[in-house]
Amino acid sequence: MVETLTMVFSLRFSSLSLPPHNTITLYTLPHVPNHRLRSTSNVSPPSSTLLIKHSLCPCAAPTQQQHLLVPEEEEEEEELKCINEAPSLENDSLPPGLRRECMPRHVAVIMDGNRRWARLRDLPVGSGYEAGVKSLKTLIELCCKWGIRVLTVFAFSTDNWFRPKVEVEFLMSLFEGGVKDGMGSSLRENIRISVIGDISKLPKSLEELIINVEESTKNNSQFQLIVAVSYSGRYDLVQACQRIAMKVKDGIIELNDVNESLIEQDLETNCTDFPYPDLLIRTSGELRISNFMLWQLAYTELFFAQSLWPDFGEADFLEALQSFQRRWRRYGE
Ligand SMILES: CC(C)=CCC/C(C)=C/CC/C(C)=C/COP(=O)(O)OP(=O)(O)O
Repeated sequence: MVETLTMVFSLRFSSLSLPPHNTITLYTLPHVPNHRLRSTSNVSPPSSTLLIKHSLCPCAAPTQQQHLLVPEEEEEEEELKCINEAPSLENDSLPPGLRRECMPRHVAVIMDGNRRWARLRDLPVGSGYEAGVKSLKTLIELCCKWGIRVLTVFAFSTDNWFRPKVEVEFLMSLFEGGVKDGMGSSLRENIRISVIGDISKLPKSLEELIINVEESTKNNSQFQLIVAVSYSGRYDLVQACQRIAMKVKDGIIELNDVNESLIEQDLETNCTDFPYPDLLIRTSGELRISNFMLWQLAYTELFFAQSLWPDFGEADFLEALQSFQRRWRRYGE
C-alpha cells in the first residue's frame, strides 16, 4: 500500500494543479502506462477525487469535481461512455464509505445456507427458505435505495430438482407466492422482474404467472430483479448453442458469423441491458460458483460471505460493496 501510494505521488502528483487546501482522495492506484489524468472541467475543483478507469470505478461517472485516469488514445470515447452510464442518484442516499461513481450496476447472489440456518435452530427446512425470502426482500430494498440497477439471484438450480419432492414443492409454492406478491409491489415501485432458466419444467400455474409478470413489468426501468429458476450456467450455454445451431441450419447466419456477441444475444441474460454481473456474492462460506452464470461471470468480482443467507443483511451487503470498491478491475489488461 505504502509502495503504491509513493508511486502514485511520484508519478501523478505533478499532473494535478490544485490549490494547497484541496484534499485528494487516493484509492489504491496502480501505475497505468499510457494513461493520464484529465480534469473534466476547466474550473479548479474545491476538492478532487481520483477515479481510476477499469479499476475501483467500474462505472466512473465524471462530475465537475472529478479527475479521470484515462488511456490517452481512448480519451474522448471514454468520456462519452462514462457520462451515458452515470447513475442519477446522489451520494447522500449511500451509507458512509460507499462512492456513487464506483457502485456495481449488476450484483448477482448465490443465496446459500438456508437449510443450515433452519437446522441450526431445529426448525423445518421450509423455515430456512422463508427466512431467505425476507433477506431477499431486504436486499432488493437496499439495491433500489443505493442505485444498483440489476440484481440476479440463484433461486433454484437444475440440480435442485433432485432434492426431496416435498422440499421442491415447498420451494415452488414459495416462488409462486413471491411472484404474486412481487407483481403488485414491482408495478408500484418501477421494478422489472425477469426469470432465467427452463421455466417449462415448472408447475404450469407458476410458468403462466412468470410469463405474466415479465410482460406486465417489462417497461419498468428503475431496477431489474432477475430470478434464476431451474437454471444453470451450462443449461444457458446449451440452449444458446441450440438456438445458434438452428439459425445456421435455417441459413439465417453462417458458421463464421458465430462470435462472442452473437452468443451473448442468445443467452438468457439477453433480458437485461447489463448482462455481466460486476459483483457476485455467495453466502455461507462456500467458495464455489456452482454452475451459475458461467459465461457472464468471466470478469465478475467475487465476494464470499460467512453469513448464512437468512442472516445476510445490510451490514454484510455494505461489506461486500466496500470490498468491491477497493478492487482494481483489469479485465485481463
Ligand atoms: C421468491 C423467491 C425468489 C424466493 C427465493 C427463496 C430462496 C431463498 C431460495 C434459495 C434456494 C436454494 C436452493 C438455496 C441454496 O441453499 P440451501 O437452501 O441449499 O442451503 P444449504 O446449503 O444450507 O443446504
